[in-house]
Amino acid sequence: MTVENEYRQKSEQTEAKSDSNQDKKEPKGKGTKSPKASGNALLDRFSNRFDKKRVKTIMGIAMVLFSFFTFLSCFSYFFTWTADQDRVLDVSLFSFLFDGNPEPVQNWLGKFGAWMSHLFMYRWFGVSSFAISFIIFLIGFKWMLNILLLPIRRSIAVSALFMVWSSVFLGYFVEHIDYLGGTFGFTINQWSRLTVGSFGTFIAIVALLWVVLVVLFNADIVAWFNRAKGVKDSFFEDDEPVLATVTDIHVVNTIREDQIRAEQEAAEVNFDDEEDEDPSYGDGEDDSFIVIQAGAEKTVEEPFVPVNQVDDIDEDTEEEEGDFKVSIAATDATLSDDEFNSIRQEYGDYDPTLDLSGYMLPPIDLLKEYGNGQVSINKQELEDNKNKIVETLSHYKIDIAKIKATVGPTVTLYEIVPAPGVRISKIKNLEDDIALSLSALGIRIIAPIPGKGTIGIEVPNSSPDMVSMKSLIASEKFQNSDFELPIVMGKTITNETYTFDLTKAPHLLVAGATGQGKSVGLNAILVSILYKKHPSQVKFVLVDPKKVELTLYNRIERHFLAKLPGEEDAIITDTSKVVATLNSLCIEMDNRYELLKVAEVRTIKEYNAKFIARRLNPEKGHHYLPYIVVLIDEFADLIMTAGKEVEHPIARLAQLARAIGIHLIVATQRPSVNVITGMIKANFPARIAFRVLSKIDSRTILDSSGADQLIGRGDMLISLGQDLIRVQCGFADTPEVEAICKFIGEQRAYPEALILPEYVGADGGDGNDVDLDDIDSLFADAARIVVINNQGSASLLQRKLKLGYNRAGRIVDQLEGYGIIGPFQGSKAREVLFSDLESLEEFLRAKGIN
Ligand SMILES: Nc1ncnc2c1ncn2[C@@H]1O[C@H](COP(=O)(O)OP(=O)(O)OP(=O)(O)O)[C@@H](O)[C@H]1O
Repeated sequence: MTVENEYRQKSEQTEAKSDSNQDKKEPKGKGTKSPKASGNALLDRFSNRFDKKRVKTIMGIAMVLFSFFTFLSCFSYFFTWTADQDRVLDVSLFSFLFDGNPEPVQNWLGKFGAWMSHLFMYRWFGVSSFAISFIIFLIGFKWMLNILLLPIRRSIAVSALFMVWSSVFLGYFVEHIDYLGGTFGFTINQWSRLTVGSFGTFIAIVALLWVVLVVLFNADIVAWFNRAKGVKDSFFEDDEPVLATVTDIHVVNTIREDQIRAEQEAAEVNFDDEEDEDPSYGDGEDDSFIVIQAGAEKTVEEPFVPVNQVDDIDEDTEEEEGDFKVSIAATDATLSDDEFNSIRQEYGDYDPTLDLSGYMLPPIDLLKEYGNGQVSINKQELEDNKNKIVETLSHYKIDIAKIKATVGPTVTLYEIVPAPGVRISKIKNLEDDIALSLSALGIRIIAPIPGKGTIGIEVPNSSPDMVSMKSLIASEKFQNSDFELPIVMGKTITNETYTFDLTKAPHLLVAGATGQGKSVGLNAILVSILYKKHPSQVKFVLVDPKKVELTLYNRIERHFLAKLPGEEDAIITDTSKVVATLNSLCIEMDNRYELLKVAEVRTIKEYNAKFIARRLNPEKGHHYLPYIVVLIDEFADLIMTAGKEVEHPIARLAQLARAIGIHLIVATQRPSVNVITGMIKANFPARIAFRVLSKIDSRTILDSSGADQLIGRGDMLISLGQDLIRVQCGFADTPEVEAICKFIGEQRAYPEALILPEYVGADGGDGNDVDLDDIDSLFADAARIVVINNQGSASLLQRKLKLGYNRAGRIVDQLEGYGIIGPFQGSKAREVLFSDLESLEEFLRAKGIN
């Protein structure tokens, strides 16, 4: 948020607050009990009868009547001014009303009407003076019925500025005073023509309109201009950009409705019906090749529904029962309902995108199309594979009741229903034999397919199709998704677009041997977010020890990246900086938890919703919290060089950061147990595996084999909990990612990247000098007790191990030194940093402690 906008939003809130405070204070002075009248009983009773509320109602009625009166008389002025003007010109109201002339005036509302309309239309602002009637009506109506039709202060500001401007504008076109611009408009123009000439005056009037628009609506002319011209030229043929709903705030989505693609139907081939003429399975002309077209286009109705409606909230009513007033003190953190209602009515919802209003999501044309977008398979290949599967199984005396094939972009799934009595494990064991008979790599047997009661054999297609990122981003499913952090990864073997919400994942472990598509996969994740989110909603922390993979994203530093204070580059390539950044994120996490606690909410989503609804006061440190996605490439490299120093904060973040919107994506080439430790695994429920080299690696990452049987080039297995899904990753090449970053980078940006909290490392001298070489003989037992009880206190160790206080205290220091428990936190118990015994044992073993 720019300082300007923050200041503006804050001052708006203070103004509104002080207003509502004034409202509350007013009755004291004016009326309920006049101290002045204490000596005079009659006056006292009188003032009691006419308390503030009644006076307000009466004045409201008078004002509404007066507004109608002025409106009608001014309207009548258009028809009667010529007849009445001689009589009202240069006469005061009093002398006109009592001039004793019996001849009636022509104005529909008599002499008073004629004089008032002359005042408004001739002597003041011309036709623009209707704005005065409008303002009087608005205030009168509020006072009369206590119903707020429009926010009053804002309406006054808008009406007054437009009244002045339109009076000057209309006055430009008249040669003598009349009702177009009134005396005001005419005089200003006359003076201005003498001073800067006719042309100069016109330019000044146009400039004045701009100023008015900027003052009132913070109009961003450049963005309008860009939207109207630049984007239209390059990306649109004829349509306007669509306003996409991204949870609760607006972003301009440049992807048009006709660019959104409906889901492709999976191509299914049922071998039992092969005698039937299946129209989707060859058309008789060229039977060797079948092309299965995309499913019928579904028209997408209203994919985006802009939401920015401020709910109609009843204005707070002042509860005044006689002299008795009850006021409830507002709690410290949250605004009282009164304040909240009045602020919300005056200013509407807080809009975090305001700093970069007019920001446009990248257009789809920046991505390229790969493959032909259609599922095609050689009919002969399908037949052959099916025959080979049946034959191989028959060698082992396994009969098949039914077989069906589903053709995906890279893999065909053969689903078989074995004859009754066949043991599933028997088929599962034949994986290698089937692979041999099909002479194909990457065969995977899923026995049984969850929820289907069939056995699946995945066989790679001889000519796999590429899945382009373009088709995924343009997919109906992704464009219409209302996830907080939507990710579109690729297509499943049934040709469905695979999307998921990173906030639900909530941390992701990505592994794959070199050259199998990991970097492309990470780009797919980042690109998904860039195609859906505004810079105010999400920030990336990018760690790239290889120094080359993520440098492209430097261009979007001031839009989407976060960095440590004083750092030059936002993309972190140095291990020592990684440690500082991760610890800084831990501080950010703690700060955010503190904010959530004060706001009495449990998640970042609730917090932001509350902030947007202006229920949290920015003056008390509240601010809109963007999601932070931390992407660490080559995690193995980090663990090798920094070990515990990185493992520690990672474990903390993984355990605790999900609720406050920090999500980790950790990628590694080597998924071995000393890189992906038990502690990390336990906290990364979502895993993505590209092809790995051994079954053991596959087990480490997925807890099951399978990743070793993938075929590479973006073929991957995703597990977001239980099910393992095979997906062909979407492909976007480096130049495309570069073009996206360039498009974003060229738009208006924040002054700098998001600055993370400052972290002073251990070498900053925190005085924690425990001798870790000389550990207590009961250290390992103490660590187990602490983890089992999830409580890191010396008294617990004293009780359980029957120790004296000093020894227990020393062990606690050592536990902290080894990163098993967190630092001293005053009255609160120390945090235990291991969630289960298994990971602790692994840690102790690695350290040679037992
Ligand atoms: N989804 C995909 N579709 C088609 N081809 C792909 C896909 N993903 C990767 N490839 C091919 O594989 C090559 C290597 O991919 P990538 O650079 O992502 O590998 P990597 O796993 O990151 O390797 P490293 O760990 O060495 O960086 C790419 O240049 C591309 O040709």
